[in-house]
Amino acid sequence: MFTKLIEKLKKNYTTLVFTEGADPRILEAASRLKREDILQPLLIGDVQEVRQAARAGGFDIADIRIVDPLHYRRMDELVDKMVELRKGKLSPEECRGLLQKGNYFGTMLVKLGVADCLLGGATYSTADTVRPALQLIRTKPGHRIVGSCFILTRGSGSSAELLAMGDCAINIKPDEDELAEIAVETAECAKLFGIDPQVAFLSYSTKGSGKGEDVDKMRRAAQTAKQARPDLMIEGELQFDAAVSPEVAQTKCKGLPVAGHANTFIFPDINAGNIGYKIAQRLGGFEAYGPILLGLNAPINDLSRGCNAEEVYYMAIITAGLR
Ligand SMILES: CC(C)(COP(=O)(O)OP(=O)(O)OC[C@H]1O[C@@H](n2cnc3c(N)ncnc32)[C@H](O)[C@@H]1OP(=O)(O)O)[C@@H](O)C(=O)NCCC(=O)NCCS
Ligand SMILES: CC(=O)OP(=O)(O)O
Repeated sequence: MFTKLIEKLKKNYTTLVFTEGADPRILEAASRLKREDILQPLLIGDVQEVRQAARAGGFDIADIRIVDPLHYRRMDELVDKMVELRKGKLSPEECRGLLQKGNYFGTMLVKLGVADCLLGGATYSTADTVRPALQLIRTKPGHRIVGSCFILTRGSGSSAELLAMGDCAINIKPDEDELAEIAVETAECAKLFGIDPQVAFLSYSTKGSGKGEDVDKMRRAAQTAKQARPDLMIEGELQFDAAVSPEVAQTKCKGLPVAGHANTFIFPDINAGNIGYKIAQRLGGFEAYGPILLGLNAPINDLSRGCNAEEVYYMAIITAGLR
């Protein structure tokens, strides 16, 4: 799954900012990425603290740049640019205060082109990782919102199972139009990982078997997505069993092409999505890569705070490789 992305990266010289430079998982991944010549990590943090953490973990970071926001020579430039971007919402003093922190500082390094992309969230919460990007980088032209998806894999080689799930991390209660956009973006992201997307809008109801406003929302969101992208295989609303089990689909909604074969799942809200992907990851034996941010105007991604060094390594490759 990662071979092509790694090949592409080795031909470019991509600088990726890690906002939590002293975290041992970040240091392990960064030293491996540098050693394998995949990308150029840039670690944010206090230089002594980062070096000490690297020594303690036995990670070679000799050729990796460390930048401390408290001693950054272009700080005034960052402050001016951030004030301009926040359009009267923050004073210069407030911007300078926020820029002492790795999340805002790293995001501004991407905005100014000092770095190409960013990965954070090993210790910052998703909200604290994503908020600077929403405020300073904003959505891509033509997009209403920034959403997210996870790519899940189980097994290896030709028998590997690949799934996509959205939005498990950003939009708390997306409306119909937002769900339709999340679905289209998740399907496009799935394709980049070799998934032929069969999209199911999930619910507690299958094609009208249950009633309620969330059922109506998922049915209408599926219709909107189908209208927007008739080329994609989309169905909804479906219960999870009807989405993945051909036998159940036969009983509950016979004759729908996606039902029983779905591999791209759109959840009604973040409760369902976040719980759902973590069940697949922790009990279902899937590796989970994400949240991969969708519709953001620069490659910035978040990690789960429960991540390990290998997940950081692969998320860095995804972040740099999908730009
Ligand atoms: C993503 C999230 C942090 C944004 O909300 P917030 O911090 O309250 O930020 P605000 O609502 O103040 O929005 C900040 C800016 O981002 C914009 N924004 C918020 N959500 C956005 C989205 N999904 N897409 C695009 N822009 C968005 C707002 O319009 C606002 O712009 P402005 O300040 O220029 O007016 C919030 O939706 C959230 O907490 N989501 C859940 C994260 C989480 O806990 N996930 C579970 C673990 S993965
Ligand atoms: C994606 C996610 O759930 O992040 P965290 O585990 O950091 O809350």
